[in-house]
Amino acid sequence: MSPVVSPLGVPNVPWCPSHIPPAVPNVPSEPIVPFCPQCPCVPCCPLAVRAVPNVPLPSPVSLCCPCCPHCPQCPQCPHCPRCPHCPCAVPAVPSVPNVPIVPDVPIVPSVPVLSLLSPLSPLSPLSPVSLLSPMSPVSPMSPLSLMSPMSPMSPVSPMSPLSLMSPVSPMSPLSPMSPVSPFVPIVPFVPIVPDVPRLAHGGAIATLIDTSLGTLALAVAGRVVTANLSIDYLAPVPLRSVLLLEAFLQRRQGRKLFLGCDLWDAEGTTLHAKATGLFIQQDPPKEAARGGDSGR
Ligand SMILES: CCCCC/C=C\C/C=C\C/C=C\C/C=C\CCCC(=O)SCCNC(=O)CCNC(=O)[C@H](O)C(C)(C)COP(=O)(O)OP(=O)(O)OC[C@H]1O[C@@H](n2cnc3c(N)ncnc32)[C@H](O)[C@@H]1OP(=O)(O)O
Repeated sequence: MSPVVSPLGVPNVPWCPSHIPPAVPNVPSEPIVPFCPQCPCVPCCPLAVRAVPNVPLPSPVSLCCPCCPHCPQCPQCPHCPRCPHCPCAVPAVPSVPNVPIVPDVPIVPSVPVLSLLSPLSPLSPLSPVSLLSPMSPVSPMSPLSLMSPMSPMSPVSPMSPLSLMSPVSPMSPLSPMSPVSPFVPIVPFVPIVPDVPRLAHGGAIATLIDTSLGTLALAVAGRVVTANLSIDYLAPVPLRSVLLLEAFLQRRQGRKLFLGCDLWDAEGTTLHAKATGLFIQQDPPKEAARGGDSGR
């Protein structure tokens, strides 16, 4: 697998959700372990190996997921939301019941998302969001092309760039016809409200939700903008939490996409937030008339 490079040309270093990246550049705090991009599971951090062809696995290895030849199982890992085979899989997250579905619209599978919330730097209100792409060749899910930037620049950059890596597969999620893979945004949040440094800021959570729903909407319908976002904050999110966000398409009506999501803790026991969003598919003639290039 070729290295992922951010728009700045800096190689991205994805990190394991169990390892907090260094708060200060050049001062390592904990080991950075690369994800296994082949596996639909979140990798098991202490034993995770880079999914590079011809790189031998450590031995002995028990596989976390039979779909994946690269991801070894770690009994300590609670973060395996997707894999039906993994003994450390979290319980299935309930979806919203009684949601009317437009029958002729293909429904995209739920998208579990793990997010790392960590206080990286007081200077960095928004570090880049990283979307990791499992690319299991056996998985019915298609490869997701949103790759993970975590450049050495990012923890202290107040306006870090966002990376959307281009797909190499014709089944790219950027194609409206393709299904959606699970993806993993890593969102380092910092305490931007000094008096409540231990809780993730609601606006940052809203960004995470908007981005996740927006990514799902984008995968379904191409370029979209958020028209409405409604969030119920049900339980505070501690910084450094690892969260599970399950996003789902509720229905589609013309250019309108109604989406929802549930934001859980990693174990799926605490529901931190519920949200719904309305995303509008871009109308090219209207956008041209506005003279703008809005939307994602
Ligand atoms: C910061 C961190 C980000 C990290 C990202 C990092 C990596 C991710 C990489 C890739 C991910 C990519 C994407 C996902 C990321 C983010 C997603 C966030 C997207 C945004 O954050 S984007 C900015 C905020 N967003 C706006 O800036 C919108 C401003 N706004 C407008 O641009 C227009 O307002 C528009 C286009 C919405 C509509 O305008 P229009 O002229 O095209 O369409 P029109 O008005 O005809 O509406 C058509 C039908 O929608 C209904 N409708 C419209 N609005 C409604 C509302 N509010 N409530 C209820 N219904 C509504 C109408 O009632 C009608 O319904 P009907 O057809 O049934 O009559």
